[in-house]
Amino acid sequence: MTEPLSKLKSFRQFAGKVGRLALPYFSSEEKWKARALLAAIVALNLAAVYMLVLLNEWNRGFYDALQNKDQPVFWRELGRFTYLAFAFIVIAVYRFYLTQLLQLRWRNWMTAHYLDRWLSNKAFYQLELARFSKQADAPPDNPDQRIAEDLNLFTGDTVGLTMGLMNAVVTLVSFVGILWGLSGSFTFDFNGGSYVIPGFMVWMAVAYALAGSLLTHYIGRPQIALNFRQQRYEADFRHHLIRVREYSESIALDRGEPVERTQLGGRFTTLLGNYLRLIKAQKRLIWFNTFYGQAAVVFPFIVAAPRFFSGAIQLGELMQISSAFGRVQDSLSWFVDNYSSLAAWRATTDRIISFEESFLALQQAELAHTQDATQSDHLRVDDLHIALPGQVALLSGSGLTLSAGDTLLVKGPSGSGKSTLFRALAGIWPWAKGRLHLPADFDARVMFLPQKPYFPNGALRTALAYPAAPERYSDTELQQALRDALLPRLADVLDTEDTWGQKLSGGEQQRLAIARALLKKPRWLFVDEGTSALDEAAEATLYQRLRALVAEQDGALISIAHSPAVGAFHAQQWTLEDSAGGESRFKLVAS
Ligand SMILES: Nc1ncnc2c1ncn2[C@@H]1O[C@H](COP(=O)(O)OP(=O)(O)OP(=O)(O)O)[C@@H](O)[C@H]1O
Repeated sequence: MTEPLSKLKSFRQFAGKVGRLALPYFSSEEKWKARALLAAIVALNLAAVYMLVLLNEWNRGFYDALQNKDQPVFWRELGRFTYLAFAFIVIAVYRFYLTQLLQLRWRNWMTAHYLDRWLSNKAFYQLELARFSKQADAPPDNPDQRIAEDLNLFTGDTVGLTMGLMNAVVTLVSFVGILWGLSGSFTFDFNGGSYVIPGFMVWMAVAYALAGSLLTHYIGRPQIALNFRQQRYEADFRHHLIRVREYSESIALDRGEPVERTQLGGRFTTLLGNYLRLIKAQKRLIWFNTFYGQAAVVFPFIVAAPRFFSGAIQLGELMQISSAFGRVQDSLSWFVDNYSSLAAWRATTDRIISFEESFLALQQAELAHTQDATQSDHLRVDDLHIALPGQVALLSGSGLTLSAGDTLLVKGPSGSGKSTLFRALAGIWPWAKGRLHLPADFDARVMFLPQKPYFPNGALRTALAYPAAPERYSDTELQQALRDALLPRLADVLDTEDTWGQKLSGGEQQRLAIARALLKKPRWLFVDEGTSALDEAAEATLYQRLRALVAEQDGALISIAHSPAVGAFHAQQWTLEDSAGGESRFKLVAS
């Protein structure tokens, strides 16, 4: 394909994607409010242009009055200016206000939409998994930045730029006629013939703006890529700072400050280096833009001067020509004036598009999933194949069954995929194939206790009840669960707000997670080294309680643990063994 054609095609593809990003809001459940606001903004923008036309006409009367030293007309025109200016001010204020209101509502809608998508179907988790896999089609970095910053920029800039473009077009249409009428024609002799160019000033404005736009694009093009990278470097730097905060204790214990300092310094230097390149690119464009803007002030006078000095036009008309020329040239130069904003908008839009596409590319596990109440009440997995991102076969197995009353231990060397097996059974691991039968009440009555549980910041009762609302449980229930999990001290501080995930010790956090299980009474309980930070006595007491809990609920317990003490609480055992050159690294066998 020839270059212009392929450029046109990629432009059309990009425009199609922008449409798919921008249009849904205007056909959403909020569409009437959105369209009404948009219509009001369009009307105000048109009114603003109309005011400019009136002001342009005013120029003529006013300057002619000055030239003719006609005082009554001078004062009358000043009076007219007052009400024109007042109307202009009212329009400007409401145009600003309603535009902001539309941006705010649009951002609100888009943020809600993206939060829904990010937090559904485990997308937020899978995007991270695949990103760390460093595959070529890895999802975009920093989803937090996409949602918090890019959506704000996209909605703001799309409204701003679209209205700017519309204004430019309407101004152009309004003033081109005026300028055409005022410009007279230009006659010149060439090759023995005499030629006349009608609407000469209009053509001059077109030529001036066209030359400006081409040069701007040529000078400003590097800004698109630089803007894109700048946003990424900023987000990476911020993300690293947050990680230092999150892991402050481990870093302090490792005496890792110098490394962190060097890494942060390195990231910031990269960020600054790119920023400097961006500033230099902008500087080059500003050189040109400022020159272009200044030249535009005198350009119409130079072109119209011969007619003024020959007496063909008066000062009023000259001023009107210059003002109309300014408007036409201004609107034709919309591209020149907005190049940097367009470059930033393009970078933002590309990032949101790649974020959007990453949702579509998310893989669903091919773990054929049956859940039928009429079938017997057990979990069973057959022909299971679990891979790592990048399609490395990790483990395979068949026949793992968990029925009511079972207590099953999964053992195996570190890295053999025990946690990944739990992830696959939980339905969050995308690279799993096979047949999985689940009990009918699995989703409602399952609970996973990880080695490092998550607790939201805030009141202890919220952290304990998570993800359920704390109001669901009485104080007595909450306190009993804490005491049963060997955390009697915390039973008195249910309303204390804190960062529990950081403040509590590793063992206390595991006990708090066990308290959560005792509170919620799951039937199917998965424990992934959930007592690894506890002393033997506490581990034994709590395992007894967990076993009693699932027995009471007529359920089953399945654990991953390295310690033989924990093994004693389980009747069955499956092991992940090295498959010694089989198609996957490990195989799951009953032992
Ligand atoms: N997101 C990921 N991308 C690539 N590899 C991964 C990812 N998550 C886990 N792995 C790899 O999968 C393998 C199995 O990990 P898993 O956590 O399941 O092991 P495990 O048997 O539970 O180990 P341990 O006993 O040490 O907790 C490891 O080699 C790990 O590096």
